[in-house]
Amino acid sequence: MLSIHDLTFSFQHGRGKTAIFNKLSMHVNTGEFVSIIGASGSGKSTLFRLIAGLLEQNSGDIQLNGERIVNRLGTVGYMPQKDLLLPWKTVLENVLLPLEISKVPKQKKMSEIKEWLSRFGLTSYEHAYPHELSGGMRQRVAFLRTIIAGRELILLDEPFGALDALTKRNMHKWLLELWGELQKTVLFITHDLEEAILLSDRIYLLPSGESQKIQEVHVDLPRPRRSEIVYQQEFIELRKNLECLIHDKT
Ligand SMILES: Nc1ncnc2c1ncn2[C@@H]1O[C@H](COP(=O)(O)OP(=O)(O)OP(=O)(O)O)[C@@H](O)[C@H]1O
Repeated sequence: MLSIHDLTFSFQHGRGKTAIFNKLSMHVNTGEFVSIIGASGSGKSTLFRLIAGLLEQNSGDIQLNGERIVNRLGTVGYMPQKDLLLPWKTVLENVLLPLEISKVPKQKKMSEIKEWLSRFGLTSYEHAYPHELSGGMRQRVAFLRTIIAGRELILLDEPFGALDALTKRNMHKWLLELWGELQKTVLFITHDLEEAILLSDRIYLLPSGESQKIQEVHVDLPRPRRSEIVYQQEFIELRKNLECLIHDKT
């Protein structure tokens, strides 16, 4: 689904530049759930903005379904770190935005959207405004809006980073069930190792220095997964290995 080859990117500022990626390569298969972890400032959000077409690489290839798409804007679903819900629009209006932008007649899709709102536990909040929602609800609205856009590849930038532990746990359960049903391909940024292992098929650890290589960890735990899996020996071992990898690198 996504193939990145020898990606090189620097931010230019004045006469200087900050190198972020130097010949970075990675891939995501169709239907996979892949997490990206890495030190703060290692370029996780920048990578998403490159994949989404909001930034242009200096060199290297980003291919979607085997094709190098020059103008990638709008070809992938992207949920940035901040939920970016429009405060003056209701839940329903926020969710309908992708249809408005792509000029799809809303009425045609309304029964489908109502069904989605119900599956996201948002039916009784469809006329509420973002400031009336809890953090977990806002994330669900933003996520639903990303799904409605209808892209096969979805980029989620730390969607649960600001939630308390209990809400986060509920969101994991919810996301695991939903992902099993949706059959979308997900690339997910997180700082939380437990979350990365619980949700993912594979984890990429971004390099934090120019010369270092990206590392890949396979999570061969059976699915469907439940949050209790975090107490199992295999899970604990994986977490230990991941921590060792990170501390060797930083
Ligand atoms: N628009 C920009 N112009 C210049 N430098 C930028 C810009 N955006 C990000 N950077 C720099 O690029 C580097 C990578 O930033 P990025 O936000 O991608 O990191 P991150 O791994 O997502 O960090 P975090 O985990 O803290 O969210 C940082 O040093 C940041 O200061």
